[in-house]
Amino acid sequence: MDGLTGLLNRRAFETRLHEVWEAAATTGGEVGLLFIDVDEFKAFNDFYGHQAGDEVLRQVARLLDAHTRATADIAARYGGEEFLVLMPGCSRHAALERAERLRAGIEAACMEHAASPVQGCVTVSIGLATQHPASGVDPAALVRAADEALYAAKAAGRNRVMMPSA
Ligand SMILES: Nc1nc2c(ncn2[C@@H]2O[C@H](COP(=O)(O)OP(=O)(O)OP(=O)(O)O)[C@@H](O)[C@H]2O)c(=O)[nH]1
Repeated sequence: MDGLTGLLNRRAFETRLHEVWEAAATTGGEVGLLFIDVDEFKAFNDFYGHQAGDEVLRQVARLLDAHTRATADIAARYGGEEFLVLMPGCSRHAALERAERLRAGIEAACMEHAASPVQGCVTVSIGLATQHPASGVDPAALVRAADEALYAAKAAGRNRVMMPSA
């Protein structure tokens, strides 16, 4: 477990990812992954201090938890200000809807971030990818694809969800 947020840590997440992957490879299901990164978090820490930054990470974790509790989703802190949500049995369309709800929910919580050039509240950028494990692709490819989509979301201006084109 991650000590700051109470979410799964990276190592526990990798274990769950492999379990989900093997199950989906058997059933033929699709697996979605959200790679989530707090926007302009260095500026937040510089402006409000590291402890206030820790509180933002806890609050983001609570919102992730609230958005995933009712489903089979698995939320984790990947490290620093990066979070992951694994969504077993989730189509591309459904994953996109959930990612957008999550992004909007964090924006609506409006944790003050006066130093953010995005807007006055804490926001997140989200990279989304989905794969069919039965196609033989490696789970690391899913993480890579979501990470690349996250990079694109940052480059496009932050506070948005991006996914690789079909
Ligand atoms: N308070 C706090 N800060 C952390 C923690 N882990 C990482 N950080 C900070 O997170 C910040 C991440 O900064 P960057 O990677 O530059 O990203 P960013 O400022 O969010 O900018 P973009 O991601 O490009 O929007 C750094 O200042 C780290 O010190 C933590 O556990 N607590």
